Amino acid sequence: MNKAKRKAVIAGNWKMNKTAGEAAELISALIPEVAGADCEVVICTPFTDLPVAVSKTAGSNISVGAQNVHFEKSGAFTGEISADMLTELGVEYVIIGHSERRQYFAETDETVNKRLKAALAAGLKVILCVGESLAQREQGVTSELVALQTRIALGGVSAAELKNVIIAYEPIWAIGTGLTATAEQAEEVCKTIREVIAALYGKAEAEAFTIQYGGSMNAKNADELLAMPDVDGGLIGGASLKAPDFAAIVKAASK
Ligand SMILES: O=C[C@H](O)COP(=O)(O)O
Repeated sequence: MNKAKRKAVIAGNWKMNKTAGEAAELISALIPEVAGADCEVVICTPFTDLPVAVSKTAGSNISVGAQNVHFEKSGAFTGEISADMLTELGVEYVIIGHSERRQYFAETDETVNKRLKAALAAGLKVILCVGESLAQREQGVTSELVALQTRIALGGVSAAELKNVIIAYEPIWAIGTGLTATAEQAEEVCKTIREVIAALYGKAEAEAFTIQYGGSMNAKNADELLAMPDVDGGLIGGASLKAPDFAAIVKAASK
């Protein structure tokens, strides 16, 4: 299978932005802009926006995702949201292991793995985030680190379940900084991730597997990043908050 046959996914991660009212406005603007896109389009909204996002996107080509999920089904976990709560709302995707969760909310590779398995068991599709800090890149451990993050996150995940997983490679130093990895840097790490998938699940599974780049992707750099052989899409932060900016990236992925 070559890249042309792989599923390209452009996902917006709104992070902690947009009230429900603002979400409704952004989605209304986005629907006509991305209609007919030749890639999958996902918006990952704050929890409080999910009901409006699901209802507003009904009948469109936009799927809705959450930005985190807890690994227990229910119980005394104040402030947390379970996978069943998301699926009952009609949510299709969830981001797991974003570096901001790892950095600010003490997520570890082990809890990422638990969340990922709980999400898959509930029928959610997962966007698993991996990536190195600037210090780690400068130490020359990027490949090893990303491979390890990937292996631990996917522990206990079957080949059948893997079909519902996407990996987003997000160098932490490129997130929200305006610094983008070069296309070659993005390709190198995405290729490493594909090799890890091949070692764990086989070559055919690896060739079919979607790997996104994330980190200051925008309308200007999307073409070059998405042209790389192992970059199949993007996880977009800042540029997903304006309909024309996000739509331009969706168009780049649809070429
Ligand atoms: O999840 C998205 C990434 O963290 C990228 O964010 P950014 O596009 O604002 O750099």
